[in-house]
Amino acid sequence: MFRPPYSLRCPLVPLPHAPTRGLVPRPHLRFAHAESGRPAYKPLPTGPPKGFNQGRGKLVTIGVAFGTLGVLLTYFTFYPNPGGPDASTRTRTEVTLSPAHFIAASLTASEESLDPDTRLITLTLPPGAVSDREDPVFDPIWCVWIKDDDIQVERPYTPLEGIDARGRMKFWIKKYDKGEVGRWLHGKKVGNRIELRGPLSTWVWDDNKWDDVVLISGGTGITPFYQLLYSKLLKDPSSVRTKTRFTLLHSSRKPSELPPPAILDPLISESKAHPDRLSLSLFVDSAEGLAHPSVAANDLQVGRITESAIKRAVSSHSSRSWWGSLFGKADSQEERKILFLVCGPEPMITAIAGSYGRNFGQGVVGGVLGNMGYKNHQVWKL
Ligand SMILES: Cc1cc2nc3c(=O)[nH]c(=O)nc-3n(C[C@H](O)[C@H](O)[C@H](O)COP(=O)(O)OP(=O)(O)OC[C@H]3O[C@@H](n4cnc5c(N)ncnc54)[C@H](O)[C@@H]3O)c2cc1C
Repeated sequence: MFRPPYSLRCPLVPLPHAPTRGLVPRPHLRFAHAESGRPAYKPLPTGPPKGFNQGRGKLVTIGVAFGTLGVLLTYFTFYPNPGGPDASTRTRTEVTLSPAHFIAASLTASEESLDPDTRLITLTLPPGAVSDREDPVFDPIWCVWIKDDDIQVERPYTPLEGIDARGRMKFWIKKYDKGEVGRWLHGKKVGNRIELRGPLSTWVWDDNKWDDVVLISGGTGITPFYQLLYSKLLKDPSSVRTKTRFTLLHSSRKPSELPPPAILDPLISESKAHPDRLSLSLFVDSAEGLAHPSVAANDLQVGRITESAIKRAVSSHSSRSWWGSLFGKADSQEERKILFLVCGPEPMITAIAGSYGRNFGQGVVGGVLGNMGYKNHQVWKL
């Protein structure tokens, strides 16, 4: 069956937990990307299809040309705009930030991290690009799609602190050896022009829906959770409106690969100042290598995020017992609503929450959370 190129596949589907937003474009790429292995989506084809026989001469070439023309005509007849622009959509001269067109931002900072594969990158929007930063479209969690205009592909990235009054957005971005956009962004210099569009919703937060939210991340998978925690707890600590208690369990391979101090320091301070609002546990696969400037070695847990680690974290922070949710048993906290959000490399997501379903669906809850008895309405894989 003919399918449009992947950069054009962005179906309009309702986001779960987004009843008030109606239909919003849902990124067809998942966050889960390959820290160890392939990404969760099909990469761009890199050469002619298998079996393409150039030796058959002009007839084949003419046939292919007519075939392609037919396919393109069919495509543009039946899929005029499947959910937003493709990466080759021209950047408008207008400057308003919008999901529907790219605008040019300027790269204003690119800072090294201890981990040479990640950088903190700041992009600054032109004046007037956002008329109202309080608009609900900037409620967490949202992302922008950044276009690599050398090869016309786009990928979603998460502004850590949203957009500030001067139009700045800060990102923590990882590059992969054979990855496209991350590597391209790492190569950009201060003053370079970067095209982006947005905001697009990653997850819709509701201040009054959950009593306990457990965020489980690996690597740069912490970025959407940081945006949520920044918006709800860190930005304005004197007027925290949500009653939700957060637990963040974050894992990196080694201390030097943990998020940089710009991300970790505010989280550590908040968890110390308000342990009733945020509980933080940091995990590393191995404690070897360079130490992290923000975390003492004895504050790190060595090993994966396991069932006992989740039970420990949840029971120390939440008054709802894990066995209550496992057996649906009445305990005094039976009505407490708990949600797990999981974001990181796909093998980690599978181990914690089970694999994704077909066609970018959530699949059933498996892994550690499945063993603990949590159900689909309590677990979301970003
Ligand atoms: C909503 C959302 C928000 C996100 N926010 C962030 C963020 O804030 N920071 C961040 O760093 N990331 C974020 N991501 C992930 C980001 O969008 C990209 O997926 C990631 O940067 C990789 O893109 P890339 O173009 O660099 O690599 P890609 O080109 O997509 O490649 C990724 C990996 O696949 C491998 N690969 C590529 N081609 C092949 C092939 N033919 N065969 C086998 N393997 C191959 C590469 O080696 C690499 O390891 C987010 C994702 C989502 C969905």
